[in-house]
Amino acid sequence: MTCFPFLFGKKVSSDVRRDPEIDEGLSGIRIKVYTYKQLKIASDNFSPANKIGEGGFGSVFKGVLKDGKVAAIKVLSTESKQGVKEFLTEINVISEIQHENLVILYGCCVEGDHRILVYNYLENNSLAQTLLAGGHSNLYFDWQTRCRICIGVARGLAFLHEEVQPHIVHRDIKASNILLDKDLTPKISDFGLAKLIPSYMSHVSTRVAGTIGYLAPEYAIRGQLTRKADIYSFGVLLVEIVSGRTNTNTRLPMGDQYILERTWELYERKELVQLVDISLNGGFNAEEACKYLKIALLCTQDTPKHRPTMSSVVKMLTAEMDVNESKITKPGLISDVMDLKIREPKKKIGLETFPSSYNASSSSDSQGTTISLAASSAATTSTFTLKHDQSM
Ligand SMILES: Nc1ncnc2c1ncn2[C@@H]1O[C@H](COP(=O)(O)OP(=O)(O)OP(=O)(O)O)[C@@H](O)[C@H]1O
Repeated sequence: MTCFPFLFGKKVSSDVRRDPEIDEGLSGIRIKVYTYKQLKIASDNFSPANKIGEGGFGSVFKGVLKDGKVAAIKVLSTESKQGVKEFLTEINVISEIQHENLVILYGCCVEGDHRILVYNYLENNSLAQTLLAGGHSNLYFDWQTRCRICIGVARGLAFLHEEVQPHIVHRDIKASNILLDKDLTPKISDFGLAKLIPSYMSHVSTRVAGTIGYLAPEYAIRGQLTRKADIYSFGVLLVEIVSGRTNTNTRLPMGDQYILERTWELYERKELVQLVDISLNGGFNAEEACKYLKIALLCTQDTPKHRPTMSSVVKMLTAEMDVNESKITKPGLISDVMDLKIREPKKKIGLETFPSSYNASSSSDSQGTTISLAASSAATTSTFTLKHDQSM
């Protein structure tokens, strides 16, 4: 007898183990649900040859789906199948968020312990692997392209912050999360992803030393996560795009290692133009480049409420709004905190040892936030662990 097993209207293969919790969750899912077998076929058994990346959330494989679409298959590294409902609820939310500057989620797979997200594949990798790869890419980013990328990312983030209801704080804006399609249109990836990870698993995103350099001080130290933390990270990214270098480079002389410190120093000396990528060979609009760097300084102000909203940032980048220079003061520098770590390499630093402006107050703990900063001798080897309340 031929058997056609159906799961709440969705056809699934007969070798799928049924799980009532998963079945219930899938009943309300509004995007395509792939079977593990389908994704295994698409990625040629998750072959190393198809592996295109590894992130804090798991491994990413390139694959060709049955309908011919090329996909990026992100296998989440969560071992637990607890929280299936929350997982699927979030997926429903993410799947409905669509914008030209956001990566599209095609579907997911929730089977046994497998949690997999299927995205559209972006041909030109991430900004981290191209513009900031130190010459290891054939792509050339002229000034106009950089402006387009900055504006695109700003629009995508403004959409998440101000148009999606309830608004979404990305939490991890950085060059490796800005993917580029064949025309170099930027697409923000990983939005909403932090919420998919069970709260007991902290997302330690430290493979790249530079990651720490994107963190707003109030988020890094007190776990205060608001849209303003994303805006800080965007500011750092903006400097990276204009300068063509990563935010942290411990191989450079001390004063040059942290790009934001350098930006502030050059701003004070009225020499911001020095920061612009020399590989542009002068092919850029100096006034516009300096304006972009000033916007970056506004975005990275130490006091979150002094940072502009993303819609204002879009307007400033597109010259619909002037940059109010009188509002630019010294940016919040995480490197100030890291200097402390360097001085005390072996000791675990208690929050009370941070500079007074970063002191942890009891209210930060009321958000269910745990911060543990383990020190090492240099930024490249520092471990930085954040455990935040997932409900924000
Ligand atoms: N949709 C996609 N299209 C093409 N490549 C992708 C796609 N999604 C991810 N990648 C590749 O996989 C890599 C790993 O992605 P992932 O988002 O898991 O980690 P990450 O952003 O590099 O780091 P982290 O997890 O610390 O944020 C990316 O840098 C990119 O090269």
